[in-house]
Order: sequence, then C-alpha cells, then structure tokens
Amino acid sequence: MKKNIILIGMPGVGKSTVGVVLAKVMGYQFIDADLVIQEKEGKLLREIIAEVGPEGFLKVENRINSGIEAEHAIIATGGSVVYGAEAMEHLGRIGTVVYLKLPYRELERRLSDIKGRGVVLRDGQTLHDLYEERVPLYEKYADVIVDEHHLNVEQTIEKIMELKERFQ
Ligand SMILES: Nc1ncnc2c1ncn2[C@@H]1O[C@H](COP(=O)(O)OP(=O)(O)OP(=O)(O)O)[C@@H](O)[C@H]1O
Ligand SMILES: O=C(O)C1=C[C@@H](O)[C@@H](O)[C@H](O)C1
Ligand SMILES: [Mg+2]
Repeated sequence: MKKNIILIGMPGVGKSTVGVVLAKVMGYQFIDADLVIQEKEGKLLREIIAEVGPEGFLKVENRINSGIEAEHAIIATGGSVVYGAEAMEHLGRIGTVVYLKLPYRELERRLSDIKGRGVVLRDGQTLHDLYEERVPLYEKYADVIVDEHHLNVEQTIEKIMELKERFQ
C-alpha cells in the first residue's frame, strides 16, 4: 500500500490549504514541497527564480522533490512539479497522486496576485496558456482526480477521504 498522498494541481487550487487540514484530519504528517525547497536552498522561491531563472528553478524543484522521503504524509507540491519527470516518478512511487482540479475561470478568480506567488511563467505566456499546457500533465500523473469546483475546503477534504479507500 502506498502510504503518502501527493497533491498536484495549478497554483492557487489549494494544495497547501487543503493539505494541511487533511493531514490533521487523517493524523498524517504534512509536507509542503515549496517549503522544503526554501529550507534546503536557504532562499525564498522567488529569490531562486530570480537567480537561476524559471528553467533553473524547475531543475532545483525536480531534484528536491526527487529526494523527499516520507511515510504517512500529505505532500503538497508546487504547481510546476509536473515538469520534473524524475520527481513525478519518485512521488508516484511513494504515494497516491491526487490532482486537485478547478475550471480555468475559477482559478483566474483565485489568483489575483499571480506574480507575488512566483509562478513559473515564460516570457509572453499567459495564465491561460499555462493552464492549457499543464492540464494534460496533471492528468497524466494523477492516480485520482478531485474536481473541487463549488466545494469549500472541508467538502474537498471529505471528497478526498471518500476516494481514499478506493485508491489506496
Ligand atoms: N475550496 C477551496 N479549497 C482550497 N482553497 C480555497 C478554496 N476556496 C478558496 N481557497 C483559497 O484559495 C487559495 C489556495 O491557495 P494555496 O496556497 O493553498 O494553493 P496551492 O495549490 O498550494 O498553490 P501553489 O502551487 O502556489 O503552492 C487560498 O487563498 C485559499 O484560502
Ligand atoms: O505553479 C508554479 O509555477 C509554481 C508554484 C509554486 O507553488 C512554486 O512551486 C513556484 O513558485 C512555481
Ligand atoms: Mg502550495
């Protein structure tokens, strides 16, 4: 049985918000991969992106996520983790990958301050372009897809818990 639950999805979909509460409800440890990167690199995500650029950041993210070891943990990943093939292979081995899905319009409403979040956007790329590019990757790596449209944090957690029996 895979013992961890890995949350993937677009920035702002609620991987961190849902993850920490889910961990509490299930009695699991909570790991936020973004915070692991910051701690291991000794820098903020946006400082890393400023120093090594978006492509450099993806390499750092891929390397650090590939080394996460945990048991009975909810792991909230960064939205760009799906660009790292090694990281996704590793995470898929140690846990069940849950894609938290939102329609584009809903996500756009949530992300009023996308720059402040340090999202990995290439020059000229819009949030919509990013959404279109990433959705196939999230779907590819997902063991389970949870559509959280019209659900609040508690309802999303309930849905993940319901599905848990089936996917573990
Ligand atoms: N139903 C919901 N589930 C989760 N978050 C919600 C919900 N409704 C509103 N929110 C809000 O959306 C935001 C989700 O942000 P959060 O940082 O958890 O996303 P994330 O997926 O971890 O993003 P990132 O990839 O940037 O780390 C929070 O401000 C949260 O309060
Ligand atoms: O979706 C993204 O491009 C990102 C999301 C954040 O969680 C961070 O991992 C980083 O700022 C990149
Ligand atoms: Mg997060």
